[in-house]
Amino acid sequence: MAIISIVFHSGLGHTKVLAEKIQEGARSVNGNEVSLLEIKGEDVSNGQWKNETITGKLDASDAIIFGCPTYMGSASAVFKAFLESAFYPWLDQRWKEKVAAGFTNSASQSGDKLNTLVDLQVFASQMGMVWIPLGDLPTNNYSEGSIRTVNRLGSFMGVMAQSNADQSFDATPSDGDRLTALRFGAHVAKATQRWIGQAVYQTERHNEEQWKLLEKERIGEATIHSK
Ligand SMILES: Cc1cc2nc3c(=O)[nH]c(=O)nc-3n(C[C@H](O)[C@H](O)[C@H](O)COP(=O)(O)O)c2cc1C
Repeated sequence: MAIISIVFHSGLGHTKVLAEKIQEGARSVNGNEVSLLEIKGEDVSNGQWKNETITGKLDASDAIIFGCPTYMGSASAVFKAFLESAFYPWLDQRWKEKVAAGFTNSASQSGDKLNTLVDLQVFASQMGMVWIPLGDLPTNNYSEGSIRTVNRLGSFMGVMAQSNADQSFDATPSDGDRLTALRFGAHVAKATQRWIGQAVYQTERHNEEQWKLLEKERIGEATIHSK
């Protein structure tokens, strides 16, 4: 059994949708304990984030998946305060060799989301963690692609999602982004089991058949590939 924590900040709930989908995907892999840990502004005082319950759970995790909205072109300030609180785990290399992965969401198609994922990956590297990238090829750079297909924003480092600024989290991010998050959760869970020596995980390779499957997959009728 792998212990996986999804630690995230979400101002208005859009990024939380992704966190929940990642949790669903990670739980679909046999025998994992998967927790959602929400970083909240109320735990920040004088610019410093503190919540010992959450820190304790992270210390006990095999994998930590980090997620936050992109605000002003980088990780949201509340999440950044949380990242800075990891100075003490950094000092004694407490998170070294845990699996890490990341996701972000913002209103624009680009919105400089890549910068947020870079922030998260650099942070994970400082912590000595092992980063798992997205693993799904982009699908919305072909005529048959759409906002409903997997990795429609063409990200590689982690999940990118886009939420229309005038819609609530019920309506946005898109089905394709939700499906991307779902698949990513399963992917990170399998990679974690492999990393901690509990399973052999032969990662998927994209081929013509796989491509057609991804094009057809829609949220609701989505199946997570068992390979
Ligand atoms: C302070 C602030 C800064 C923002 N900066 C960006 C940005 O740089 N790029 C972008 O595309 N969207 C930006 N947005 C829009 C949010 O990323 C978007 O509304 C997102 O869905 C919020 O996710 P949440 O509901 O989980 O907080 C910003 C929103 C706020 C409140």
